[in-house]
Amino acid sequence: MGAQPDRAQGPMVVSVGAPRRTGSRDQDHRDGGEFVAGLAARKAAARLLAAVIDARTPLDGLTDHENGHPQYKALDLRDRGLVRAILVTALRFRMTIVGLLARRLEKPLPPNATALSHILHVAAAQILFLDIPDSAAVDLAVTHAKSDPRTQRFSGLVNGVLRTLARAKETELPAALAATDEAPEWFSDRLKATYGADKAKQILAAHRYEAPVDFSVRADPALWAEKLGGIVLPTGTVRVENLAGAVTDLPGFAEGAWWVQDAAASLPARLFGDVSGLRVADLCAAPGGKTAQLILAGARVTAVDTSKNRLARLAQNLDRLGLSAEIVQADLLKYEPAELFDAVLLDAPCSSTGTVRRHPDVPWTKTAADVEKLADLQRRLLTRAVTLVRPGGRIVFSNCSLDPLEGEDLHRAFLNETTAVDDPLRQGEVAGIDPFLTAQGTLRTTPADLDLGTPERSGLDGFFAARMRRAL
Ligand SMILES: C[S@@+](CC[C@H](N)C(=O)[O-])C[C@H]1O[C@@H](n2cnc3c(N)ncnc32)[C@H](O)[C@@H]1O
Repeated sequence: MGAQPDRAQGPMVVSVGAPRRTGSRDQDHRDGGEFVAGLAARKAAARLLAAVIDARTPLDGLTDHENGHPQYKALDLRDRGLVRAILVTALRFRMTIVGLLARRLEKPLPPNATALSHILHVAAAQILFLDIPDSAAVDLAVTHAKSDPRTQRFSGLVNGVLRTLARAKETELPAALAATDEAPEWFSDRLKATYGADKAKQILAAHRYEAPVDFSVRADPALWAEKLGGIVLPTGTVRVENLAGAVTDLPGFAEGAWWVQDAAASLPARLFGDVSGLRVADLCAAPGGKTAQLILAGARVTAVDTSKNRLARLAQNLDRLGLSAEIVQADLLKYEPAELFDAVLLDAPCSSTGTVRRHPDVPWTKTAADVEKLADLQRRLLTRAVTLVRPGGRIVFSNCSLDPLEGEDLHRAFLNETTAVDDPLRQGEVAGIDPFLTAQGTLRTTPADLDLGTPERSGLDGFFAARMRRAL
């Protein structure tokens, strides 16, 4: 069984269900003529970890059921769930695992021993944090190492390192967790420079917990909080901690009573004020959470996005909710609507550093240079967005980055170089947002905000939003 670190230092053991005892299915890897149950899942986990760490490939794409990595798609649903649990854990606690493995290695692994490193990390995540017998995790890692010419000669080392890790975890894990904030240097440096050491520490501590699941409801949050076993947040979002099972099986899914949307993500679409009867463009719309909010608020919405696949998801989501919008596949930089809109929302593509609780791969797949590149793209998209709204019309710019280069700094610089004028948010204007308003009248949330008593229940995605008007 996995160790149970102190609640103050890390999350509880993650249960992924008992491993299968026998393996008789095609995807279980044939090793020396025998099927080895669970080996294909561990191999896929190590392969995907290589893609994330060595090639900076986002985990969501790799684990997409339709377009994901072939080694992942070859697994059944249960093993896919196991692989995701291993990877999310291995990434969330990457530096703790690095520290505990390093203690057992006489000298650091050479930089080119990446295959070996990924096998060790996949096994360590299981041993330290998942509800999987240590012996299974160790045996599968050793079998895996033996089966790969790059790691064959290290199978003894894999065995020795992982067995001592399993024996020492109860005593060593709490100190190892306390010794790191889990973040790569570029990320913790930027957080400290932006928020100061204390708040940066709180944000990084929040990243050690999987986010609760938030639901935006069409109506009657109190009723849905009761049905879903959650609470109603001051913003009107229904929050469910420890959701068991798939959201598609929950009451209200089939009839389109709600959609999954982080409480922070639900704020930008509410910053326009009354939109009933207005023509509003959601300019980076897919998968459509904010489009749905705008339609329900009474707007006639045009949902624009460049991605065909993501727009298909938007269409499906709106369909389930019984809502309709004009859907346009276009690159915003080239989009030419027939008429100007009354208001536009630009929820721009960004570094997603505000979503690390859900996407612990982000700090490992993004770099400071990516943040700069994305900030530049957002500035160009925003310049374009302003031209699509009628004079006097509102523009809301938002993204899920924690970095001021994509938020506060971009907004300030933009106001100096455009025909848009600032339209600051005021206290008391929108229910539930006052705690997140800055002195400049912009909105800023972080995973360290919204303290609801326990880390598992608290927090918000990191979001920035600003409101402007096109000059008359
Ligand atoms: C942060 S996501 C939007 C999330 C969405 N607003 C919601 O609430 O569900 C950013 C979106 O921008 C789209 N995008 C990126 N570049 C674009 C461009 N040049 N033109 C239009 N859409 C673009 C991406 O395909 C992606 O769907």
